[in-house]
Amino acid sequence: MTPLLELVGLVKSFGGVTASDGLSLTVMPGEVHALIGPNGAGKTTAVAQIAGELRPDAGRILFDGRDITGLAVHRRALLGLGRSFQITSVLGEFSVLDNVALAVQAHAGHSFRLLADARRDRRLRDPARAVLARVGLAALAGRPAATLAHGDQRKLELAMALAGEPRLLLLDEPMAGMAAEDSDRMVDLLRSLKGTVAMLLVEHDMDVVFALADRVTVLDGGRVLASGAPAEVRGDARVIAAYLGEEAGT
Ligand SMILES: Nc1ncnc2c1ncn2[C@@H]1O[C@H](COP(=O)(O)OP(=O)(O)OP(=O)(O)O)[C@@H](O)[C@H]1O
Repeated sequence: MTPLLELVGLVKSFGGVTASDGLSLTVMPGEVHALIGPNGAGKTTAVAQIAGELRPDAGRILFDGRDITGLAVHRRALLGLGRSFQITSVLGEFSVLDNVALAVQAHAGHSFRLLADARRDRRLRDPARAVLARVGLAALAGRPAATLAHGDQRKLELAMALAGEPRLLLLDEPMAGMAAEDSDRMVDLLRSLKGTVAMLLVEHDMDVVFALADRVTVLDGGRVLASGAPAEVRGDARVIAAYLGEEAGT
């Protein structure tokens, strides 16, 4: 099977710091792949290169077999790479439904983008309602986005990413800043999406990682230290020494 995402020898340096040091990994279609590692391991830098926000110094990024290394962010999004949790993209004074309809429109074809009115057109609003139902926000569709509680805001951001019907969702610490209850709900929500969309998940909370991931890759110093099924990685002596520490040994 062709990997959905393949990183081949990515190198990215900032001055004297090599944040990606020959990084190679694959995400298979439908897979939930967690990227973990200590602070400064290069997780965010990897995600930024995949999303197209940072250009690698060397190496290649393949999406469904196609080389996207030099492709602009929005072109990657149109191919099916979805990035969530960019709070700036939510328009607070617009309704929850309007925001998702605009996200559907942003991912639609060119002429549709120009001609349709996201605040009226059913071709945008019907799929937007379907996405809101998927994330459990249907009841709040008419509310101005700014009035949502924090946990619901994060669900809205996820809905906006899903509106583009991505094949791969990039999730950089989706539970960051959430209260325990909201975090649990988000884990449930992400679990409910398993199988419908592949995910590359950067997450510090090991309970979350082991609850969701099909495969775990451990980064250290911009390189892959270990990669495999959660149970394998949890038991890997190098991983325990470098990162998981006592938590994995208990
Ligand atoms: N824009 C930048 N300029 C200079 N150095 C950077 C930049 N971005 C990242 N770095 C450095 O690259 C290394 C990797 O950083 P990165 O943020 O990718 O790690 P991370 O694994 O996501 O860490 P954390 O878990 O703390 O978020 C670090 O040493 C960091 O200081």
